[in-house]
Amino acid sequence: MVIKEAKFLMSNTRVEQCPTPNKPEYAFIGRSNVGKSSLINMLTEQKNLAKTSSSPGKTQLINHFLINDDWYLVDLPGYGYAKVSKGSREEWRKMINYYFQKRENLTCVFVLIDSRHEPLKQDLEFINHLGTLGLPFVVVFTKLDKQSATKTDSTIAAYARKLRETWDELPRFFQTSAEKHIGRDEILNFIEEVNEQVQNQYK
Ligand SMILES: Nc1nc2c(ncn2[C@@H]2O[C@H](COP(=O)(O)OP(=O)(O)OP(=O)(O)O)[C@@H](O)[C@H]2O)c(=O)[nH]1
Ligand SMILES: [Mg+2]
Repeated sequence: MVIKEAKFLMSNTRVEQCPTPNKPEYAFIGRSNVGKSSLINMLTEQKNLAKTSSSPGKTQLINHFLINDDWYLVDLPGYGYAKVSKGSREEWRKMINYYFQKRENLTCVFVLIDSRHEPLKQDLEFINHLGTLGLPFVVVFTKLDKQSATKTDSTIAAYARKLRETWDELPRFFQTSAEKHIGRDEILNFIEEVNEQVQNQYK
């Protein structure tokens, strides 16, 4: 898919204030600092469309971007940042669960995982939670440029092993580096395919 236009629309905390749900929507989520906003910039080939930061907790709201006037890309705040208070964590959980349950045009969730780390309890729990909700999702391994291909392969194999303990079928996996522009075509082609599959619902 070619991205002809990518524009920021709005930031919200509530689904009711999000843009009209008349287009397929793809949401990016994962631990703080995993590279969600950077991946959105890489996919759209824009430097600062989504705000990034080297310190975790940068993205705090539900951020909507409109791509090619045809589908929404959503940057969500991350989870798992140690310095966040219990109250804020609970707010995050409520906001995200409400968004997952109420956002009728949410077509696929992209769960981002840092490819440098062995499976983390929090990430596995989050993936299992999505599976339980019955939301379509895929897993995106980020920051491939930070280590060897062998290390990436071993992280991915470890996640596959862990997920097979709970699920018969594995979700689709993508490998990416925002820095080295790895995985862009694969993700955009996937979105294009899904857009075609769901287009009848939006006529
Ligand atoms: N080397 C490398 N660094 C990356 C990559 N993706 C993101 N980063 C860096 O990781 C840090 C966090 O990136 P963000 O895109 O802001 O992460 P985020 O997941 O949106 O973080 P929050 O909004 O805080 O949840 C930044 O310093 C990025 O430059 C990558 O593919 N390779
Ligand atoms: Mg962010």
